[in-house]
Amino acid sequence: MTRVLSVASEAYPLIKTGGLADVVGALPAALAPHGVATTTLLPGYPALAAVTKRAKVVHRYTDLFGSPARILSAKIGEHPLLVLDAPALFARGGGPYGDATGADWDDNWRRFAAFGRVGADLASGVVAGHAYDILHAHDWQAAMAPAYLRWAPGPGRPAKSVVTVHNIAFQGRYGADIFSELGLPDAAFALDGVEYYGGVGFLKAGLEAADAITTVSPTYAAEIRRGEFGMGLEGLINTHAARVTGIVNGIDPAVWNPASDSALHARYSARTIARRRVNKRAVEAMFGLDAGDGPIFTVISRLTWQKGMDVLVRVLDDLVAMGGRLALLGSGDTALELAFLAAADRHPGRIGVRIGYDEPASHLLQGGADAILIPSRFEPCGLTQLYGLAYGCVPVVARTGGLSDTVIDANEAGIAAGVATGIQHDGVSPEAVSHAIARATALYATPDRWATLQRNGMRADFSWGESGRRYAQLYAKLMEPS
Ligand SMILES: Nc1ncnc2c1ncn2[C@@H]1O[C@H](COP(=O)(O)OP(=O)(O)O[C@H]2O[C@H](CO)[C@@H](O)[C@H](O)[C@H]2O)[C@@H](O)[C@H]1O
Repeated sequence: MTRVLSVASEAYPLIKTGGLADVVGALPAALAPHGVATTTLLPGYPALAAVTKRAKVVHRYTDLFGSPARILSAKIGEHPLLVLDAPALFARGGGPYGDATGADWDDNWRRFAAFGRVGADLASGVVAGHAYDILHAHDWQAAMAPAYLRWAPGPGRPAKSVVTVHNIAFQGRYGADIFSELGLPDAAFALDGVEYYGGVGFLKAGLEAADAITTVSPTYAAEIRRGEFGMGLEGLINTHAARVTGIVNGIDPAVWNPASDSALHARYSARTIARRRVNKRAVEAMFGLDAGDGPIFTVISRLTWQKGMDVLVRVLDDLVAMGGRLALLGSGDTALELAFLAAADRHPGRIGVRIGYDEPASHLLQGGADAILIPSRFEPCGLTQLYGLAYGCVPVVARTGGLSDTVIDANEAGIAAGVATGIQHDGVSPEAVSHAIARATALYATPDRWATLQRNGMRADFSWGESGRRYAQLYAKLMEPS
């Protein structure tokens, strides 16, 4: 049995702001069939209070970055969970990274350095009864764990380390002045250490320190070697290319399955797709859309530049002119929120917008809308297209990152071969997005072709099976005696 400590700042269903949580939440069950026992380490946000109420204390710190802290042992589903209970750092309102207005906490460097320190302690024998073969850190918030493991480990045998990049755009960059407070030896402030463009880079440090680097699709693994996608880390990724692999995300069938999803008004399978109509009516009601048989497009997304939302908002008049309707659920940049709300005002009954975060509504949209629009400028993997495929909500996506790896375009060849599952467009211009919407609308008007797209997507395998196996293989390779 391989023992893995999965260190992350989010995990569904306990705390979620995006796709990271879905993946971290799904990994323990995805890895178990491959002989991997996963323990997840999360920060002790208020949202975790319910699961830690009767938790056992496994370790106490009198002074962790200036205040007392404890490590608590609990469960996430059936799997072991450790929680860093450090009230001075994590017991506060707002979100995991910022206050209720969305502004980042000033002490995020301290919060996530402390979190990394604890991950490294657990992975190098500081806590009696806890031993791990692999420390698996997700994104910049956890990336200091492998850095501490490398440059300031505990007394025991250090675990091997993996860093998974879910989004290289978020890096945890701070001024050089924090270095002296991190508790690392001076030698770690180096080109192949935590130093990054004169300051400190948490993700950069983790990538330098880790024994292996993964990202969440093969195409994104190749893209981040280029300046356009690497966001300053392309040099490092190229230098370490031999240690970088892309493993596509799966979806958790216990959470995303249209045959058993309690958020749907009607449950269905590939054989009973017509039942989606009931959900479509519910989407119309929820979003104030006119009833009708034309296509309903949906967006379930952070409203940001990454997701191409500034471009999408410019083609909404076209979408309506083509006979489409839009049901959008999302939140993000204020200017984009306002622009979508203005579009809804211009097109009552045709465009419905809900600003906010609503997990059940996201399920209903996948089960009732006809197509999901994902015009991302970059997309490390993307999960909403996978949910769309599983739910017969046809993805209309930019050809980038994981979107190009998981959707098969309905061009003539794809249709003739009977393999098409969605629509891809090149680049994220208004013309490209509008053209893709036009292609979707035309296909929708040919019910046989549309139903084939839906069925192909629903029958495709996006379970964790193969990806779970690949993570397990990676761990096994790292544990081979060198
Ligand atoms: N308003 C809302 N209400 C309810 N649910 C909402 C919502 N807005 C978004 N969601 C949900 O949040 C998740 C978003 O996941 P994505 O993979 O699309 O993107 P994200 O950019 O967060 O993740 C990053 O990490 C993941 C995981 O590796 C990569 O797939 C991705 O490419 C990368 O950018 C989905 O579960 C979606 O349903």
